[in-house]
Order: sequence, then structure tokens, then C-alpha cells
Amino acid sequence: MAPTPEVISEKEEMRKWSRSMRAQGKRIGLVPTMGFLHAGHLSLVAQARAHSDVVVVSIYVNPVQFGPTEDLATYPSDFDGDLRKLTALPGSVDVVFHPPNLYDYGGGHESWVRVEKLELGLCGKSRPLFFRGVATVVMKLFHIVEPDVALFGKKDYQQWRIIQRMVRDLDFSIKVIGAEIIRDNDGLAMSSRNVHLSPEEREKALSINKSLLKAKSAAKDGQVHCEKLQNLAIKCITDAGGRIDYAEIVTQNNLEKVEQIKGPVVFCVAAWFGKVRLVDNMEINL
Ligand SMILES: Nc1ncnc2c1ncn2[C@@H]1O[C@H](COP(=O)(O)OP(=O)(O)OP(=O)(O)O)[C@@H](O)[C@H]1O
Ligand SMILES: CC(C)(CO)[C@@H](O)C(=O)[O-]
Ligand code: BAL
Repeated sequence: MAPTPEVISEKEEMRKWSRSMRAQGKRIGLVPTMGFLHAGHLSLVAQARAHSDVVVVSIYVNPVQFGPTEDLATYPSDFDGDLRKLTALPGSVDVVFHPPNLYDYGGGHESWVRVEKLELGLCGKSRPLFFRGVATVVMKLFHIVEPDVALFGKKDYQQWRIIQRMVRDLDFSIKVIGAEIIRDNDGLAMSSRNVHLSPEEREKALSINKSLLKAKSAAKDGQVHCEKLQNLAIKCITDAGGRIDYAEIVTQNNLEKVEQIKGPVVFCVAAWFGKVRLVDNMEINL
């Protein structure tokens, strides 16, 4: 068992800690999270450790990425449980950055980061201010923690691509790594929000991964028409009782819609099961 991570809640203290590490020649890895940690998050921590000398995990439920009708108030949290999980890891986490509020300067926050094209499609359609909130808080975390490397999960594929684009366009000297999706044994992509699924809804939600596997296998068998593949997946999910937000095949880098698979694509899905909205995706490289 590793030592319990140091918990830092003040921005200035966090920056001071990072700068003292940098002065000792240490590479800093950052894993941004909203807490209620699961094995998907822990896999990011392991990869951060492999790419750096010291690891910071941030735990902060960022209010500005939630729309007025979204689930900010019910977002799951268990800070003590998170610390226990991080302490039980084979390699240590050095710091948990857990600020109470990143927008507490009074007078209102009015500066935003927008990744103008990439934020429009997929999740951006039903959550129009979501990626503005994500890009802004990640930029703030980058300025506070000053990491050399930052880890994001491919489960939130569009988010990962948006952060990569922000880092490129705004000249951050940070390596952004996309980590593979960790799934439960039955194929459901791990997600903090899964805790809100009833057993019946969880069973229905397995249709997302099944539909993606079906579509990928049909594509490998020669079906390259995206509409057909999308309809296959939509039927599988709606037959199971899910409500589709979107099911779209897009290019892996620019997330542009494609009609026929000719190069590397990713099939992205968001669907509702009861009050829970889940996202998942699968890369298809024929
Ligand atoms: N199953 C997973 N596999 C790999 N990475 C993941 C997985 N789930 C989450 N992550 C990554 O962990 C980071 C923090 O995500 P977050 O704290 O929002 O958890 P989450 O499980 O995605 O929660 P939510 O239920 O809000 O989607 C993000 O980079 C996210 O992509
Ligand atoms: C990247 C992130 C920590 C920003 O709040 C969040 O969107 C998440 O947990 O995926
Ligand atoms: N993991 C993405 C965070 C969100 O849906 O708000």
C-alpha cells in the first residue's frame, strides 16, 4: 500500500508544490477527474505514473460544464473513498488537488476557452456549453498544476480530442495522452454515473457496447455505409429500452461525419437509460 496522498486545496499551494518538483527536475503527471473514482480513473493514474515522476490527481466537480437542467446537484461523490482507492494503488499518488471552488474571485467569471469547431457536434449538440466549461477548467488546471503530461480517457472521446486541440492551438507544453476505455466484465464502459442506474437500467445499458461491437463486426465484414451501421446500433439500443441522443460515425481526429468508412473512424454513442445519460464509443480501423 502506498502512502496517503497529500491533499492540497489552495491554488497557490498547488502551484508552489509543482514548481518545487520542477526545480528538482521531476516530471509532473496530471489526471483531471470529477471524483467518485473507479478502475477507469485508476488506469489513468497508472499511465500518468509511467510517464512522469510525480502524479497529481485533481478531484473537482466543475459547475460551469453542467447545463441548468443537468445533474450537477446529484453528481456522485465520495472523497474519503477516493483517497482510500488512491492509497491502495501499487504506485503512489503524490497529491490530490481538491479545491472547494475554482471560480471564487467574486464579480463573476467571464473568460472562456472555446474549441470552436470540435465542440459543435456529438455531445455539443445537446450540451451546448459543456465543452466551453471543460476546456476552461482544464486550462485553469493546467495553469495551476503546470503538468508535463496529462491523461484523459477515450471514453469521453470528444473531450480528449478537444483538449488535444486546445493544447496544440494555444501552445501548451503539455503532452496529452488518451487512455483506452476500461469496461466492466460485461462490457459496460465504467463511468461514475453508472451508480445511478437501477439493475434493470444497467442491464439495458449493456446494449450500447453490444451495438458498437455489432457495428464494428459488420464493418469488418464489408458494410461500410455509415447510415446502415448507425441504424443497426440505434435499433439495438432502442429495442433494449434506451433513448438515443446520438449515434454517429465520425473521423477520429476532426470528428467529422462520414458517409462511408474509408479511413480511421470512431463510432460515438450517447443514450439515456432512465435519468442517466451514458456515452461510449469504439474506434474502427479497417
Ligand atoms: N471507463 C473509463 N475508461 C477510461 N477512462 C475513463 C473511463 N471513465 C472515465 N474516464 C476518464 O476519467 C477522466 C475523469 O472522468 P470523470 O471524472 O468525468 O469520470 P466519468 O466516469 O467519465 O464520469 P461521468 O459519469 O461523469 O462520465 C476523464 O478523462 C474520463 O474520460
Ligand atoms: C476533464 C474534467 C475533469 C473537467 O472537469 C471532466 O470533464 C471529466 O472528469 O471528464
Ligand atoms: N466525463 C465527462 C464529464 C461530464 O459528463 O460532465
